Amino acid sequence: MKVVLNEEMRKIDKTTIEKYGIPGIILMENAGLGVVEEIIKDFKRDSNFTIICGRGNNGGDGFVIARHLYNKGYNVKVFIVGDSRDISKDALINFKIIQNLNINITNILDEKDLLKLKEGILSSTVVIDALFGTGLSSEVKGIASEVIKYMNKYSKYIFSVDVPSGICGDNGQVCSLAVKADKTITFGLKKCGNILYPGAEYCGELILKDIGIPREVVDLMNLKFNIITEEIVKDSIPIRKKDSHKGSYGKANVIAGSFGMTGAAILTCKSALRSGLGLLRLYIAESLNFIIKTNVPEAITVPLGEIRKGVIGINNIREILEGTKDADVLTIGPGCGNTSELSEILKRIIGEVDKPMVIDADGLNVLSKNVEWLSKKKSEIVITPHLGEMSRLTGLSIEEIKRNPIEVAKNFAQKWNVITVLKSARTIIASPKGEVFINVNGNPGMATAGCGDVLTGIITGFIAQGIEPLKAAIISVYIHGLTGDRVAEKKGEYGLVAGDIIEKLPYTIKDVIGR
Ligand SMILES: NC(=O)C1=CN([C@@H]2O[C@H](COP(=O)(O)OP(=O)(O)OC[C@H]3O[C@@H](n4cnc5c(N)ncnc54)[C@H](OP(=O)(O)O)[C@@H]3O)[C@@H](O)[C@H]2O)[C@H](O)CC1
Ligand SMILES: [K+]
Repeated sequence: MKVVLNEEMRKIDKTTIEKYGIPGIILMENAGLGVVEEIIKDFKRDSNFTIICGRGNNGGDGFVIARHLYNKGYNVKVFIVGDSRDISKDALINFKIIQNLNINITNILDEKDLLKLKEGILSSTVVIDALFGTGLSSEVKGIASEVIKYMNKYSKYIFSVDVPSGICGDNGQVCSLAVKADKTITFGLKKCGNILYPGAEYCGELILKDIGIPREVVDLMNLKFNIITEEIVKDSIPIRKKDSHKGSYGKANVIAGSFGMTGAAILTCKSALRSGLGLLRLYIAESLNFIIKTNVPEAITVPLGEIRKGVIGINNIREILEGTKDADVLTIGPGCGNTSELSEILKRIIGEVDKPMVIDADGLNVLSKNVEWLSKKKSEIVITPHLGEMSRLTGLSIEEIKRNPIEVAKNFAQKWNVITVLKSARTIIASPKGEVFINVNGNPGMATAGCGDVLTGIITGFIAQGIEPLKAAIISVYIHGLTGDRVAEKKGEYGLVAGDIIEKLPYTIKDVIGR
């Protein structure tokens, strides 16, 4: 499912109107009808509606909604915010129609008009937020700020039209303040701001309505941003052949764990094995070998000489490089420790290994001091930073990254030619070609130690089976989040631990693939 930026939606609008000849007023009518269709499902005839309209086309949708609710016998009050003399063209047509009908219209020009607005909202069952949509261009200014405050303070229930007013349609950020809707009806395509936090939270329940935009207009746009759906995932996982053997499902080499941090190695290995790969070899300091063997008997361990307790050094690089020759993927980082020894090993691996790689956790912390190494890479690399690791990799603050996660992930992926899995409440996968895949499952219960290691293991497991790294990342993020949601359904978000996801992983994979 494609998602769009404001500008892309405007272009789609323009093409639809100018190239395909569907007048904007028709799109507006369909948009308004789409909202009314949802309203009448939830609210009986004796409901009162306050419809708060801006002067743009979002407001125009509001005028259409007012007209149809009025015609259906609902009690309707319209408030137009700003000078009603400069309403946009299509909105003006609809404004004039409701003026001809016996609909109560009040102008909100300045503070003195706010009392009427408060009375209107307090006497209404539902408030319709048609103030701003994709046209919001900056921090909310003027009397609109007060209107939004009143909506949030006095409304019993809010429907937002297209985008909650005050939310930026491009990135879901709050432009100084925003309407907290119970339900948002968006049109044509979901906006990035509808699905990225905090916008996703402000939308409440999000419903997408078709307003008659021709399919080929969307196809022509060659949109690059996608929501990960089960269909995308199903199509990407190969069906296992009957006449197959362990060797058919790939070999993964993993460099993970160090003294006091064997848990990350165990979780990574377990989740990789649970993802269906054939064979997993863990390269680890020999003093930790026993712990791994007892916890992950299915993993083959390669005990290595240690520089100091639990830490392997560059003296092992020959054996590590040799071992990658028959491997299908090499993963490095979970629980390794942010050490100079890891740095020496990572530099050699990036510069010499020609197999797909996954770099996570301490591998990323080491890399963040030497990002230029990526320009020497010999293979496809998937990196899986959380916000803190991305901050270290890019030099941006976490706040800067959260303000525009898609751009940050996309820019890094294209600049360094790596598949970037930016983990957060909405995990974003960006490819070097500028494609973006946004995951919308998962829950706050997964913000717990080890969940990142589990995701790294799943990605490792799917790449090992021959799935190309970008697809493997997409599948893994989706399945990881879906499994986390299923665990949270049963155990709640507080009690969820990484091991629960590993345990439930096979069931999710079976449900998604069907076997
Ligand atoms: N295909 C579709 O999705 C369709 C969508 N429709 C609806 O149209 C809006 C987009 O309409 P647009 O006119 O481009 O813009 P908005 O109505 O969202 O907002 C413009 C008005 O908001 C004022 N504004 C903008 N920024 C600020 C701010 N920071 N503070 C205060 N006011 C602001 C702006 O005022 P100006 O003085 O800047 O002109 C405008 O008054 C989309 O979201 C859908 O709801 C179509 O109806 C159908 C097709
Ligand atoms: K709105």
